[in-house]
Amino acid sequence: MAISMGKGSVGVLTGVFIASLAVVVAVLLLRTYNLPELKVAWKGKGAPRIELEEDEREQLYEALKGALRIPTVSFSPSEQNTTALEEFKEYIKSAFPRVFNSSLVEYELVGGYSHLFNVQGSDNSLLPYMLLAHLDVVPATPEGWDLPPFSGEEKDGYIYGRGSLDDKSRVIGILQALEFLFKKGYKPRRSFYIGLGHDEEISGRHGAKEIVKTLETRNVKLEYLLDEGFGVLDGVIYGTKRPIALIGVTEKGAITLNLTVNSPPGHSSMPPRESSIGILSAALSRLEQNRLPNLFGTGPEGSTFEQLANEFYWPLNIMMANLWFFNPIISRLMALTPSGNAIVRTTTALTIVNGGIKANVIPATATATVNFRLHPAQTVEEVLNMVSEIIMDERVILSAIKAFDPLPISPYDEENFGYQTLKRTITDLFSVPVAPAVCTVNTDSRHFVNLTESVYRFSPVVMTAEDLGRVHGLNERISREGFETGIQFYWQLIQNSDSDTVPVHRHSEL
Ligand SMILES: CCCCCCCC/C=C\CCCCCCCC(=O)N[C@@H](Cc1ccccc1)C(=O)O
Ligand SMILES: [Zn+2]
Ligand SMILES: [Zn+2]
Repeated sequence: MAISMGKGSVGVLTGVFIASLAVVVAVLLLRTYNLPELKVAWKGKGAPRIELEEDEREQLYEALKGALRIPTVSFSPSEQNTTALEEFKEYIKSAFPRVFNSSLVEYELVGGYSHLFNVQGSDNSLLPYMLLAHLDVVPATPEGWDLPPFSGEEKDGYIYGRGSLDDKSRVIGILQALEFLFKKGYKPRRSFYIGLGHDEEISGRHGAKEIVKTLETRNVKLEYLLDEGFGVLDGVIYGTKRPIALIGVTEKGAITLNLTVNSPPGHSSMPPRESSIGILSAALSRLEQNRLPNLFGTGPEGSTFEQLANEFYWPLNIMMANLWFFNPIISRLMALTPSGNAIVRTTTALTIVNGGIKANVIPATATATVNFRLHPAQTVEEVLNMVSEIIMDERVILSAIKAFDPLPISPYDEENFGYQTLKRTITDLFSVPVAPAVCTVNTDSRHFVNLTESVYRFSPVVMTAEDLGRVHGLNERISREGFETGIQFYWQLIQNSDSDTVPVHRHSEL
C-alpha cells in the first residue's frame, strides 16, 4: 500500500517534530539545572589543621627522604630486596618512636616484613577502620632521572625518589600523622589498624594477604578501609573546569592469559606454510584489532560523570547530565584516549612474547602473555569466552595463570560512614568536588573484601597527567607542600573517624 502525503500533513509532521525537539531540549536543560549541587560544605567543622613548628616540618621531610633511600624493590614475584625490607623495619622504629612505644599501639610483624599496628580507641562499640599502604617499590635505574632514584634528594621544592608517590609517601605520611597526634596527646575514640604491606608490587601474597589472614583469625570486621588511589586529578579528565577528587569504589578485575602454539621444529630453509610464531602472531593481532565491547554506563563510571556533570564546560556538562541520551557519543569519545578507553571497556594488553632460539631454526613453541583488565560489568568467564571466540583457532592453547573478577562496588550513598567521612575530609582540605570512580589498576585493598564492604582507594595529593606518568616511571617526585598536605589529610581523617555519626552536610557554596 502506497502512502501519499499532502502539503497539510507535511506541515503537521514538521510541527510535531519541532515540538518534540523542543521537549527533548527542555528536558535536557531541566536535568542540567536540577542536578544536585556538588559544591558541598559540611555543617560543623572537621578536625582543625595541624600547626607545625619549623623543626617538625623539617623532621617530616627527612622522614620521607630516609625512607626513599632504602631500596625496598620488588623485582619479580620471586625476587625482593629482603636486606632493604629488614632495614626498613629498623628505620620506621627509629623514625616514629611514639608510634612504636605508645601503650595504645599493638604492633606486630606479619609475613616477615609487613607491619600491622592496632591503635586502641576508647569506645569499643565503634567498629575499627584501617589505613593501608605498601612499602615495596618497582625497580628504577638512574638513567633518565634528574636525581638518583634512591638518593632521597631534593630539587626546586620536590623530593625525588622511587616510591615518593607510590607508595612510601603514604607509608610515612600515615605514621608521621600518628606520631604528631600522639605528641599532641591524642587518644583515639575509634580503634584503627594501619597495615603496611611489603609485596604489593608483586600481588600482595605474603604481605596484605597474610595481614587479612591474621585479622580473620581474630574475627575482625572493619567499618571501612582506605588504600592508595588516584587522588585529586588536576587537568586529567578532559573538559573539567577544576581539579576533582576521585574515590575508587571498585577496582577492575584482571586476567593474565598465556597463549601457546606448538608446531613441528625444523630447518629454516624448508619452512612450513604456517609456523608456531605465525599462528601466535595472527591470534595476537586478532585480539588487538578486536577490542572487547564498550560498556560505558553499565558500571559505576556512569555515576562518576553524572555526579560531576556541573564540573564540565558546555556542552559536555549537558551531555554528562543526560547520559541516557548522549551515552553513544560520550562512550565513543572516551574510547579515543588510552585512559578513557580503560574506563569504558575490558582492556587487552599484549605484554610478553617469546619464540625462537636461532635464526635458522623453526621453533617448536611460541608463547605470549596477554593482560586483560576487566570492566566492572564483566566476569572472568565472560571475557575468556569472548577471547576464545576472537582467536577462533584451536591450535592456540589458552591458560589463565591469574584471574579475578572486578571487585565489589563499595557503598557511596549519603548514609555510608566511611565514604562520607573520606569525602568530608577531602572537601575540607582540598576544596574540590568529590566523586566515586572505578580504579583501573589493582591495589592491596582487593584482599580485604571479606573484612568490610566499604573499601576505598584515594591518595591525598593533587596529581596532574604529568605526575601520573611519573608513577612507575622516571623522576617520580612529590612536592614538599603536597607531602605536608597529605599528612594534614591523615591527621584530620583519623580524628574525623572518631565520630559515631555520618557527617551531615548541606548543599551550598564552598
Ligand atoms: C602524605 C601522603 C602523600 C600522598 C601521596 C600519594 C601519591 C600517590 C599518587 C598516585 C598513586 C597512584 C596509584 C597507583 C597505584 C598503582 C597500583 C598498581 O600498579 N598496581 C598493580 C598491582 C599488581 C597487580 C598484579 C600483579 C602485580 C601488581 C597493577 O594493577 O598492575
Ligand atoms: Zn602502589
Ligand atoms: Zn606501584
